[in-house]
Amino acid sequence: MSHASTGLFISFEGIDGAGKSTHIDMLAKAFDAAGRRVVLTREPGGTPLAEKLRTLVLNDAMDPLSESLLMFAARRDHLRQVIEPALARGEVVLCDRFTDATFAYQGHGRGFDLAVLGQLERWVQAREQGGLRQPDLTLWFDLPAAVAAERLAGARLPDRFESQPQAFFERVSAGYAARAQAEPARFVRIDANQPRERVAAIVRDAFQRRGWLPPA
Ligand SMILES: Nc1ncnc2c1ncn2[C@@H]1O[C@H](COP(=O)(O)OP(=O)(O)O)[C@@H](O)[C@H]1O
Ligand SMILES: Cc1cn([C@H]2C[C@H](O)[C@@H](COP(=O)(O)OP(=O)(O)O)O2)c(=O)[nH]c1=O
Repeated sequence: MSHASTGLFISFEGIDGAGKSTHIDMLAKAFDAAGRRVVLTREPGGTPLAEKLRTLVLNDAMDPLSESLLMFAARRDHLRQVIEPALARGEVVLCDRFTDATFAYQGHGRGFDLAVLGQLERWVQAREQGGLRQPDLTLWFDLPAAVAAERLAGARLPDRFESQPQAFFERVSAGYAARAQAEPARFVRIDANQPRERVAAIVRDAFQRRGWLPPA
């Protein structure tokens, strides 16, 4: 099936250090080579307002409700300014994190009320034509928290989430597992505890088998 004229919304999830950034860049090049226009973006962020909110939420201490509201405020702006217009133009949107991250980090990691997050999701992602905007596909890079911590050690300065203890990331991983179990058709779980080239091949295959990238 060809999706050349249909927008594609792909999100990338996993605990910090799981390898998302590494493979988003690879995929962007693959879509570009296939003649698709690609929008590379991230959450929280992706618009001038949402990037300001990102700076606040990643650096200032706050309670989990404030944190969740800021994540969804940033998401609302990002959807309206960037994601929906790009999808309407038939482009490929590659988004480093989306709502599953809020359920995993604020919900499971910080212990915030999942029902409230569900309500925010329904408000923020409601589409004019009805239904909810969700990614067409979510790649979940699953990596044990201890391995992610090893990879990140020395790689970059930790932000407010990256400096959390391992137990926090174990809860975040359980949160991703729960989201994946609830929506198996949207999720692809990738065993990220393998060499880069192996992970890259699995990622590419997920797109080729859907006809979204040409065979190698
Ligand atoms: N398969 C892999 N094996 C070993 N190290 C990796 C692998 N994939 C990525 N890395 C390294 O691990 C670190 C975290 O990767 P990154 O892509 O930044 O993760 P994320 O974007 O999910 O936080 C980087 O230093 C990266 O080079
Ligand atoms: C989108 C999102 C991110 N986060 C957190 C996860 C990350 O620790 C942090 C920033 O994500 P990310 O962009 O992956 O950071 P980096 O580029 O440094 O890898 O924000 C939430 O807690 N909730 C959310 O809804």
